[in-house]
Amino acid sequence: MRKLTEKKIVLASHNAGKLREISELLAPFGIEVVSAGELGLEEPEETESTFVGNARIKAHFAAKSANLPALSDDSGISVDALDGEPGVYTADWAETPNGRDFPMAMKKVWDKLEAKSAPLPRTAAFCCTLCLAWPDGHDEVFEGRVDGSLTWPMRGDRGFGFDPIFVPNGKEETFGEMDPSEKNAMSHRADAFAKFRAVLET
Ligand SMILES: O=c1nc[nH]c2c1ncn2[C@H]1C[C@H](O)[C@@H](COP(=O)(O)OP(=O)(O)OP(=O)(O)O)O1
Ligand SMILES: [Mg+2]
Repeated sequence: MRKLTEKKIVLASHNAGKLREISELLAPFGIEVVSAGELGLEEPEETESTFVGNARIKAHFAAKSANLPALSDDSGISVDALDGEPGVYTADWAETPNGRDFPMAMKKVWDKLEAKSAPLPRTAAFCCTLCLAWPDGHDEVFEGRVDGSLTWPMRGDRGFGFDPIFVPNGKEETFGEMDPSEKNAMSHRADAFAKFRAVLET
């Protein structure tokens, strides 16, 4: 595994919630981070059908554009009774002509479960793939997940995306209700980050 020796990286994401969480996870390590948005980088099209594929697209695009190592995050929620949907397409399910509408997307997921009379608990997993890419084309990939179940109606406004309907196993609160530091200690992103830490340690 190639180690990260550079002290500055690009966060190859345009999602404010992810940027906040990843910056907090990186904070103890003394690495300067700059976001793709701050550098004025475009958003590449996510044309792959896997988290790994799209994470690679985003990280390599940013690393080459900024000439710095770049860390991307491709993530989503996979619902068991919907054969893993929306999965890689979680953000797409929220797209409208006027931008993203996650309450609408969450309702669509719940309505599909109701239409199927899916039994309780309605289990699901958040998945996260982190990709660290260098301008020379090398990359390292780290995958994480957190298992839980979906609840309705939505509860909490502290997170982002699908957080208001996801209750991780062993907890009562949704990710949307939890203290952000509690989510960031047990999430799919934290799980992937625990593996990513290996590139930071000498
Ligand atoms: O912790 C999470 N809590 C709630 N929802 C989440 C989380 N993690 C991913 N999600 C959902 C919403 C997000 O929009 C989509 C990922 O889509 P994804 O393409 O990877 O990210 P994105 O387009 O929002 O930002 P970007 O590609 O610039 O990193 O899955
Ligand atoms: Mg995206």
